[in-house]
Amino acid sequence: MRTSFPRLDISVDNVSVTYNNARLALYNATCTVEPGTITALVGPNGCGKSTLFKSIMGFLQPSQGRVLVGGFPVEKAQKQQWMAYVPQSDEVDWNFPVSVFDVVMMGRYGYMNVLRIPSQKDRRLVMESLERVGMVKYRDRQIGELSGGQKKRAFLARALAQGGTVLLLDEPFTGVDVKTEKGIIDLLIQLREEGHTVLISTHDLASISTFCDRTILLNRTILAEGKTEETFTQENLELTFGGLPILNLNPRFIG
Ligand SMILES: Nc1ncnc2c1ncn2[C@@H]1O[C@H](COP(=O)(O)OP(=O)(O)OP(=O)(O)O)[C@@H](O)[C@H]1O
Repeated sequence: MRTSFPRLDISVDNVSVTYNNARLALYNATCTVEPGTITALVGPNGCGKSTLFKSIMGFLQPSQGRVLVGGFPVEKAQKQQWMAYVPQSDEVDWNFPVSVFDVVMMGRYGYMNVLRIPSQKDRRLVMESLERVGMVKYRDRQIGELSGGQKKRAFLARALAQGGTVLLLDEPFTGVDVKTEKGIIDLLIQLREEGHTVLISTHDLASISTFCDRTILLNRTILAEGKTEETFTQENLELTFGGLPILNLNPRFIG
């Protein structure tokens, strides 16, 4: 499965999203995720990170603007299975009676016909994905019976099984221990080397500069974007977090 992937960028052009309660969650957001990079999406709670992810995935229809993946509309990117999404944990129904294996197999649904009968190849790719995230031994567990870190790894395996070139991870480090976080970071670095484009939202500011090539700072709109070392300035972080103390950031990385 460790093949080389075509490099695809994400272009977000002037996107605004208004929810049903008339709340403007995102306005005039413009940014680019460079192909073959790991890009961090950073901002305070409620700043619109998940909304931006859902717009990129085509789960939400922006009230304005457009998103292109590899130069093509999101619908085409979805049909081609170019994009895979690892959702925030609270968006998953953990009581749903499915095993870890079943969840990872869902990543293959886009390649199956309506009967959804897995082929040998589907089964092989699911097992390889489970192996890559160290979850083979949990394959028959009901998803609700996993720890926080195991849940994240199961959904990461689903994204890998899908074989998407573009990976979007919404807070993959929330509720995971240091060792699991390091394992996920190592895997993301490998995926970048294979040509994947990775966009990751995280509140762990301290780790971003260790593996993210680029950073996008968001607070309802894009406030800054660029190489991590150039974007992670005191001024930009104060602008984004509204002057809140940046407690867990390594001072080495504040310009
Ligand atoms: N389905 C919805 N209906 C109405 N408002 C929503 C909905 N989803 C999100 N919002 C609002 O839109 C804004 C952006 O929410 P979003 O979930 O994108 O933020 P976030 O940056 O991902 O937050 P967090 O870091 O807490 O996960 C918030 O003010 C939120 O209350």
